[in-house]
Amino acid sequence: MAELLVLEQVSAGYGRATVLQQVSFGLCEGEAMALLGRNGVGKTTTLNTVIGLTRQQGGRILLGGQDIARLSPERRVEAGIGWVPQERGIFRSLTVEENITAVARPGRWTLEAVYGLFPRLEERRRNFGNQLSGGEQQMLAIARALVLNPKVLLLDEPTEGLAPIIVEELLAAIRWIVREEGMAAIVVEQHARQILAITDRAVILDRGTVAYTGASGTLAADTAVLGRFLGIGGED
Ligand SMILES: Nc1ncnc2c1ncn2[C@@H]1O[C@H](COP(=O)(O)OP(=O)(O)OP(=O)(O)O)[C@@H](O)[C@H]1O
Repeated sequence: MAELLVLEQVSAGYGRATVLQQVSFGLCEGEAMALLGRNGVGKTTTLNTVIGLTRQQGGRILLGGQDIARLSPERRVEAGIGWVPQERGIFRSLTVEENITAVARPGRWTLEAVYGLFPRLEERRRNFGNQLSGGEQQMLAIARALVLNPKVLLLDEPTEGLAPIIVEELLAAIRWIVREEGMAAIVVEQHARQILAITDRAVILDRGTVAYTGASGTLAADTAVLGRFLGIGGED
């Protein structure tokens, strides 16, 4: 399958500080990748670098073969990168439906399709962004990224801080998006085992560098690597 997004020896950080050092990985069309690692190793910085919110200090980022280093974040979204930031980035003074229709572009993911994925959003369609629970806000943030009909979806800790039942609901939706709909995606997630079960490949970062790349199924069975880089044991 064709490589959709490629990071080649990417170094990046904030101001003079370098966080990522020569990070390389590739994502094919229809492929879902888990981006894992302990706190502070650079997972968010990696997604922020792909969308263009850090200072890229070296290397190349190719989307469909084109180097996107000089594009603004807005242009990268136009070029096909759907980004769901950790802080969700929804408009709090717009209704659910307005939040979605304000950014929608033609394609498979329509208002109806995201309501099909998240029926709760349809129930809440006239509520304002600031009236939603954390889980509903996260659903809305994902819906907004989907209706842009991106080529690749970047999800930054979509289940962070949410109740277990909502975590299950969101992971089921992500599973549907990547498995049934074949959306290429990079998912940063603390629930390592659950995300490994629904992704094809995994990359583990350690102190700003790629420490491990492999099939998600292989990593899920590798308790030594899981313990060493993620601090989780066999039962986690
Ligand atoms: N805006 C910023 N300015 C300066 N340094 C930052 C900024 N954001 C993050 N960092 C630093 O970059 C490093 C990597 O942070 P990052 O948020 O990418 O890690 P992470 O793996 O996503 O961790 P977490 O799971 O805690 O979100 C940390 O040392 C952090 O302090």
